[in-house]
Amino acid sequence: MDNYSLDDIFIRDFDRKTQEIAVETEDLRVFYGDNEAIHGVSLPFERYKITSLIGASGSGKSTFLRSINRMNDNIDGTRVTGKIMYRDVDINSDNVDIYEMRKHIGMVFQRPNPFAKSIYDNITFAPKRFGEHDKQKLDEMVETSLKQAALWDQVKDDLHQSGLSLSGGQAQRLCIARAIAMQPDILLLDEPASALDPISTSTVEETLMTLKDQYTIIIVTHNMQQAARISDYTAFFYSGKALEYDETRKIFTRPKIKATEDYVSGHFG
Ligand SMILES: Nc1ncnc2c1ncn2[C@@H]1O[C@H](COP(=O)(O)OP(=O)(O)OP(=O)(O)O)[C@@H](O)[C@H]1O
Repeated sequence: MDNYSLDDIFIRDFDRKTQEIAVETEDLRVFYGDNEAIHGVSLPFERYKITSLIGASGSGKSTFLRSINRMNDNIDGTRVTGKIMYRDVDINSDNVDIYEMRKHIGMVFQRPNPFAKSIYDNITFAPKRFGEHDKQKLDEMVETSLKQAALWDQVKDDLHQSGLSLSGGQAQRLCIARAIAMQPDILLLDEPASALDPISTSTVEETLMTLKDQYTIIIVTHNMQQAARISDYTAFFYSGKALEYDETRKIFTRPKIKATEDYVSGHFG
């Protein structure tokens, strides 16, 4: 099973003539010291669609996801080669302003991590750091992003309560609201519902389905039902490679590679 070469990747079979691509990786490789964890992954991410990254533990999903907005730069000894094309710019190059780039490509982590600040301040934190101090604009930003994250109705009467006082599902939607306050193009989510109960999971999923009207979403998930429910495209990761990529319904009904079929049907991983 380890013998797949890059030529085995079925991306080349994929008809992308009509696609508008929001971000795309080309031969992306990630090294932790001497260990190559991602082996030349080339994947397109279509605008206003949800793409799931699935695969067994250790297959490289999170490493790949974190590379897209260069979160791996924060880890000592990590090296990333290859291209990440965003609006005709390779954002993996040295001259890119990483903080500016992350305004366009935001991230939500596995565990809800609101700041120990009010709901209002959680959302306005980054916009203020980027120089927005107009109270009316900040108020509008808070309302819009909380509405988009489907949290507004529950918190609008007390925006000054602590972000830490929210339930897990609410806190994760606050983190989504915080990520979209900067109006990014692309939202990266690393197992955003894995720490949540089924009801909170379903509200987060509904939120993501609504958000794709305005954002391109890339999500790592271990939950096959979740990938099948919410995503338009799915990439199956195996040993640091994107072994198969296609429309989600094809990955789940007619995968081209046996390893994909085994994984989605629960035979390994
Ligand atoms: N900070 C790190 N330092 C060194 N090696 C790492 C680091 N993070 C991940 N790795 C290694 O990179 C490989 C891919 O790990 P990664 O966490 O990306 O996989 P994953 O598919 O997201 O797994 P999981 O589903 O368990 O989160 C693994 O071999 C892992 O041990």
